[in-house]
Amino acid sequence: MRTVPVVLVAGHLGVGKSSLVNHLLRHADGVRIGVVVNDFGALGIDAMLVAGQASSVTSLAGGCLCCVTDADGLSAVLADLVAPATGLDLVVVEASGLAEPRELVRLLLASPDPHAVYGGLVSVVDARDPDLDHARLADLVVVNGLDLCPSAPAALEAVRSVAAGAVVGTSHGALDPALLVDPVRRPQPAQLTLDALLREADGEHPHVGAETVSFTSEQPLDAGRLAAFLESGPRGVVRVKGIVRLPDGGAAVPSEEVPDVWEVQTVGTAIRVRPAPGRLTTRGARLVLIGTGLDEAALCDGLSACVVGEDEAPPSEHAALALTRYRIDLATA
Ligand SMILES: Nc1nc2c(ncn2[C@@H]2O[C@H](COP(=O)(O)OP(=O)(O)OP(=O)(O)O)[C@@H](O)[C@H]2O)c(=O)[nH]1
Repeated sequence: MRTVPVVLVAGHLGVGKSSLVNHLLRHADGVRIGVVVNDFGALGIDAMLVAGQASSVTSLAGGCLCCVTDADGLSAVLADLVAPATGLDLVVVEASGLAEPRELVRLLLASPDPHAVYGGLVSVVDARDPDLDHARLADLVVVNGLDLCPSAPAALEAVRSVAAGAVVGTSHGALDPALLVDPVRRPQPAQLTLDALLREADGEHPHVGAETVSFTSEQPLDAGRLAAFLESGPRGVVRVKGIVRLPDGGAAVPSEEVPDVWEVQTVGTAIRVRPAPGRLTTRGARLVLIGTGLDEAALCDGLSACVVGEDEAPPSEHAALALTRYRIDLATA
């Protein structure tokens, strides 16, 4: 079944959430994004509607999402957006500046829709005065307003020192959408599309470009070491995706329940795995890490340390659980 990741964008009033969502819509590059906003506020909802011509925007009016919306209310809105007929690739829920991120995550996780899968919490914080509590909670922290900040490196370092998830700096919310979702190639109309035009008009903003590092192994990876690597939130990495073979001994007897090859996807420290679809296989691992300021050598060293050595003792019966406990059905590409 096709499932759609639902990403929550939270942060204090005026910190740049709408700017970020607008930027995502303008640079969607074929990705169909649905947006749930708390209120049709002053900034940019028209731009959202125009830029996101293939997307839907739904408003939950009347104050703070986490206070006025019970799980049922949010579920109904999400159900409309993630229904297969909409063809959306990603849903972004933009909370009002008053919303409490913990409560919102709880609401999203309580949503029983089989087509929706929780895609992580993106906390936008002010580079000049970052809310470190918000940074601690998030899967991805966007440190926005770098252009206004006297020392951007110091601001980023302060956030990195407490954040469990990935940290990316931006001005005007210019986050590369590839950090949240894969680009989707759809047939292009002959004329320049509206979002392409807007993208050109948007050229003055500094953009944070996504970088990638690829890692392959011909040997399986140890589930415990790989889980620890992913849980540690490697520096600069926002997303990880790929397939991994766990050693045969990952389950005492390999079975359908515990297959050898797993698909892995993360956003920040939100990890999701599922048995890899049959067409995807590997003798060891094929992983792509996406982020900014990536240290390729350090990341590849970290992953190489997860490779099971030839003379290593077989893992215990329950070793695979370190990774497979993150099992959930992922969006099909
Ligand atoms: N200079 C500068 N201005 C910014 C930046 N990000 C946002 N702004 C401006 O700050 C104001 C608030 O930005 P929004 O994106 O509306 O912030 P928000 O978090 O959505 O605000 P609420 O919806 O009220 O919580 C707008 O005027 C933006 O243009 C930035 O990085 N640098």
